[in-house]
Amino acid sequence: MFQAAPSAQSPAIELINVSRRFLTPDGKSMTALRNFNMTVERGEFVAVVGPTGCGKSTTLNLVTGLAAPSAGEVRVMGGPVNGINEGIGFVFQTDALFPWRSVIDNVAAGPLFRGKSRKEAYESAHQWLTRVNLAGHETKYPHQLSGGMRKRVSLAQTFINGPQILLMDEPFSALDVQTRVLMHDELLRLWSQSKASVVFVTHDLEEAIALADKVYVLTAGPATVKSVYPIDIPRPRVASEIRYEQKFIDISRTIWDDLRDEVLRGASREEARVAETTS
Ligand SMILES: Nc1ncnc2c1ncn2[C@@H]1O[C@H](COP(=O)(O)OP(=O)(O)OP(=O)(O)O)[C@@H](O)[C@H]1O
Repeated sequence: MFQAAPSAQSPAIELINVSRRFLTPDGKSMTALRNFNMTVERGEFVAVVGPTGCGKSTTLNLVTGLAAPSAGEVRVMGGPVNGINEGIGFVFQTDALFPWRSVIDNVAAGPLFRGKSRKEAYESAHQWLTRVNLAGHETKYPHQLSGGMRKRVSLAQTFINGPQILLMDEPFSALDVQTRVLMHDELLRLWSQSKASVVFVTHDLEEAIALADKVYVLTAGPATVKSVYPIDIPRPRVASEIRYEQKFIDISRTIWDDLRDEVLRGASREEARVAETTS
């Protein structure tokens, strides 16, 4: 699974002075991340916010090994990143559900792929579907479910594999606001029962604060870490309620003051780019 960890105390994820450059279609070099440093301790929940297109998803790709750093070092569980890592789970904005498979077949797919017997895989899938309140929906197909239900299938599909690291890229952004808040509580409940270290990328600052132990604010591209805010709100948290607490409102205001400048900078760059391509 993972490379042998030199120390059980090593952080789950470390990005050390990482830069990542891409070649654009016209052959120019484009820097997405520059001198980027991030540490995710074991069992920690880190949220990453920043302007559109600044490089948030690129940080996740570096952790999975889908992208290699152009400079610097990426370490996962104390070792270098080499190829696909079975200890990493993902939840993205779009579901990774097989539309032609029933709900339970979707959830059992991971354990079956990892060599579990059919009996074990389906028993475990049933338990996970019960945990995400989908008992009774096992034989339905994804198109028969609401967006929130599909997302709960995705969470069961991910948590069933006992990920040590969970990478989430705007997983709830396609949901309506009420469903999204319910999913926050669902995620916090599942995560608190796991030992997973989480990196959660989002545009939604309130979502980041409600969920995370630490919020990283990135600069408009090339992304560097502008600030890191520890979120000193006790757990267990009820995401649907804490956003009305004064402490939450104060933290939101402080981080937004910081993030706003980057969002404005990112937006004016995007406007300039659009003007250039349409002139
Ligand atoms: N494979 C690639 N080839 C070329 N450029 C890329 C590639 N992947 C990302 N980029 C560029 O790197 C920059 C950062 O992209 P990335 O997707 O990491 O940003 P993001 O912050 O996740 O974006 P968003 O907020 O829109 O989700 C963007 O300008 C993007 O166009």
